[in-house]
Amino acid sequence: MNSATPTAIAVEEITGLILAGGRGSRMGGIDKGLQNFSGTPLALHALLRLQPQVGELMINANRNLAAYESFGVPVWPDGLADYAGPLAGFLVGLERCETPYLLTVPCDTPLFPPDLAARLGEALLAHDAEIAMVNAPEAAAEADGAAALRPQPVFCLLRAGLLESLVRFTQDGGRKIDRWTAQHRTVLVAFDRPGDAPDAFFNANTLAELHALEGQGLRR
Ligand SMILES: Nc1nc2c(ncn2[C@@H]2O[C@H](COP(=O)(O)OP(=O)(O)OP(=O)(O)O)[C@@H](O)[C@H]2O)c(=O)[nH]1
Ligand SMILES: [Mg+2]
Repeated sequence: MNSATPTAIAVEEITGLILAGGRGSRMGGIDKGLQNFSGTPLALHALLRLQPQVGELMINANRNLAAYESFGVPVWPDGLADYAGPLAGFLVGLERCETPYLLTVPCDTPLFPPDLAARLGEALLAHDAEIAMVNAPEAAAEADGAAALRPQPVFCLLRAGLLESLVRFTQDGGRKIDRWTAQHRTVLVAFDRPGDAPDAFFNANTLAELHALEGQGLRR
């Protein structure tokens, strides 16, 4: 690598996308992104956490669009019909992205790290990858105290040029994120350094999990 090769992606080159387009079935069908986390709607909480890490922001939601619009950034519903899954959010995000990179973050993982974009960006450049995906510790630690790592496909830094590929993949009926990312140079980025919060990627699928996460957030 010569000395002129950049090792970091500039904040302004990244658009952050909050994924809030799901059905929330495990929460009884309520709109997850609008549920309060310590007094702030989850989607707004994610937006504020991502704001210092990116240049532009947008939200992907399929219900209660006016409520999401009140958070002050563009809101885009899925173009694919019938809750096709988070890849539908990736698709509309890439369609609307005007920067060279898109960073996706789900609305239901409020403790994600403040250096998420920086570390995914560094790894993407270092490996000359098209996609950088989070690899995060599982909730249950192994006997030796180390937690196994598991990919978190909804936390992805993508090159915006992947739009054409995703259009093709979804037009052919593809719906699984990891099936699509497997077609591209993808680097998994481990968030298990000393000092990394072990629960940074815990997400809330039920209201009970959401309340437990609120407790974890308060103890930080
Ligand atoms: N755009 C879009 N996003 C989705 C869709 N389904 C899930 N997501 C998002 O993907 C992320 C992870 O999904 P889940 O944790 O399964 O959330 P969910 O689908 O709302 O909840 P369940 O219905 O309980 O599975 C969340 O940020 C969701 O908002 C969808 O059909 N369209
Ligand atoms: Mg789901």
